[in-house]
Amino acid sequence: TSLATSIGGRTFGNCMMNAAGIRCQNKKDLDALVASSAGAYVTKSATPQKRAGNPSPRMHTLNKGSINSMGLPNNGLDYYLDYVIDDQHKRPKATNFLSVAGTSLADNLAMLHQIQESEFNGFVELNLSCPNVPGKPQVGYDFDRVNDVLDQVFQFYTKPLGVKLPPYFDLVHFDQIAAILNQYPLTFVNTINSIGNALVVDPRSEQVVIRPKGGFGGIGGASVKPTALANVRGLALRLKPAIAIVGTGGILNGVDVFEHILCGASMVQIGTQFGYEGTKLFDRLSQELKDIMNQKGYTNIEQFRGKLKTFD
Ligand SMILES: O=C(O)c1[nH]c(=O)[nH]c(=O)c1Cl
Repeated sequence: TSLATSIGGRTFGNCMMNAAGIRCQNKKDLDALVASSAGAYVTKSATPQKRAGNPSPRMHTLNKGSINSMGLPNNGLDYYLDYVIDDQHKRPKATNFLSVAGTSLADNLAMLHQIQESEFNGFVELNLSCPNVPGKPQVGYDFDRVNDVLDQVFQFYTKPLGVKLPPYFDLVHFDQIAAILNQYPLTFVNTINSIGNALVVDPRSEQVVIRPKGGFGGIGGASVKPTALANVRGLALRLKPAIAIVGTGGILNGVDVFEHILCGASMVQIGTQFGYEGTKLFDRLSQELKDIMNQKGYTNIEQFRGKLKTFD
């Protein structure tokens, strides 16, 4: 039973990896991912310079979930570019993901120029969906801006690139974003990011649970799976086959991985649950997914990827 997958002509031995932002901010975290059974890693979304992020408490654990308003704390692009290039020298056959999240178009273009000129040959994940930078809207909810960003990026960027999108909640929005994305030579689309600007209240203390933005933050974990599956499926049905889908959101167990793949995902990313369980999560999920595949008679994921049935 193989859990291998391929995206943009690159093969991954395992179709599971971390989601950007979780246990991937520093070398120690990334080394642990390299040593794990994950098929790849993605680095914490980078800004041009190191950022402290929002004041704490900025992340809170929920029953099988999380709310966060980290505010893009990261060590700056140079730190992550150095890490992935060093790793590339050590493991030239591996493909990994470098996430970038500029807080302006100029920052995104500057970072992508630097990456284009560098010897990095992995995948860039352009994060258009951080919900937690005060005063900054999520680019992914402004379709004209998405079009403008991609138009400018693909004037010069020739290496494999994907975008990380926020969840959409309207089928017409799936139509609209897919119509834009299909115009560009994207390698993948990663859906979903956290469900932005939710609010969690502690009835005992009668207070919100995180400090930034009066308690508003992005939700992850089990409760977002139906929205995540809808976005994976909605985009899989609309995007040209050359654009692979990375499915993120609500994965706690092997069955959740199976469902994401059934909806069309070629790779899945785990955030909240990976945060709680650490890298042994990938061993557990791999075993659980293999058990499901064996029960159903599948030997590889292509046999069921995107094959979700409807009633008609
Ligand atoms: O607050 C964050 O750092 C953050 N938090 C999220 O839930 N998604 C993101 O893309 C980012 Cl960049």
